[in-house]
Amino acid sequence: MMLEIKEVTKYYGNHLALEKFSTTIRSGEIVGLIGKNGSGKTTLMNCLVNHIHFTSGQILIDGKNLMENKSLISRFGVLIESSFLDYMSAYDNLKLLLELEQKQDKRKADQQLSEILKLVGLYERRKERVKNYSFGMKQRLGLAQALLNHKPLLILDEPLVGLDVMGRELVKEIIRNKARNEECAVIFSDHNLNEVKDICDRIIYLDNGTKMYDGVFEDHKKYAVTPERLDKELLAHAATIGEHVLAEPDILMLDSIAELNSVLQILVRKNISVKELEVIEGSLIRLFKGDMNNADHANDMQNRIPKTFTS
Ligand SMILES: Nc1ncnc2c1ncn2[C@@H]1O[C@H](COP(=O)(O)OP(=O)(O)OP(=O)(O)O)[C@@H](O)[C@H]1O
Repeated sequence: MMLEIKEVTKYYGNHLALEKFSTTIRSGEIVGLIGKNGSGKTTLMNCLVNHIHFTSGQILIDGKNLMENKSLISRFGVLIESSFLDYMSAYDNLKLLLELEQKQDKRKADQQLSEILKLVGLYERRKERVKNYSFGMKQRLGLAQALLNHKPLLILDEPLVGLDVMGRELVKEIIRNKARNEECAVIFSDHNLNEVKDICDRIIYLDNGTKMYDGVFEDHKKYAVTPERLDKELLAHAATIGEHVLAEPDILMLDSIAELNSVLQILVRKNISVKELEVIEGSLIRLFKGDMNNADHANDMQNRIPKTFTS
């Protein structure tokens, strides 16, 4: 399966929340959508699942226009602001959803529900009313909803929020397995690049509704050394390291700690001091650094408790 998002733009009134967003996601791929509060992550996901109408652009599933074939949305497993009937048990919530989606014989349905509840770690407490669930347990139940019926595309808005370390690791493992073993395409959002970089095949970084980065995670650093002077030996050594080591007439641009060490050894031996040493981080890290306001995020958590409907 292939999801193509082509120049999707969303205005809320005059406010531009998403600007000409394009990307393609394929089966088996895990894409992490990263950005600070208000960068447009939820807006994009809501556009994908038709919770909101986008202003312009196109979304295609295997070449078919989603807006002209809305039944294709049933191929998505979705976690965006989960809703539950909190006077019912977790088991009954999932069962109801399953029944609404497709008829299955009772034994098969029961088997699927048990499997999913075990997977998200709620099996032991499946018969309790959701009312008595903690925030993290509701998050897990929201994920369970998205996992029902083995959908080929998972769209998960902040599935890690509110979970403890074990819970986060469990959800990451579930995402990984879905992609690797079941060929699911997964797009999920989070604020924390460090938290998700290890499970993503690709990172998309949004800022103010604009895609700033779309590619593999790379934290490749470069080291810019400015010696007091550059002599023949240094230049000859630099030439053996690589072609582009001279960034400017007096700056050696080095690709690794090993290269840096080899240059420093010569400098020490020749008693040449270093005027400046700069560590230049990869473009994604540069974009990300300083951008994540965790204080805002913590406050924002208050508004993220999954909705429940009380009897
Ligand atoms: N229903 C709405 N009406 C008007 N503006 C909205 C609406 N929903 C979102 N916005 C605005 O659109 C922008 C993008 O919001 P969105 O919720 O998509 O961001 P986000 O990246 O998901 O943020 P967060 O990390 O806080 O969840 C923000 O400026 C937000 O204020």
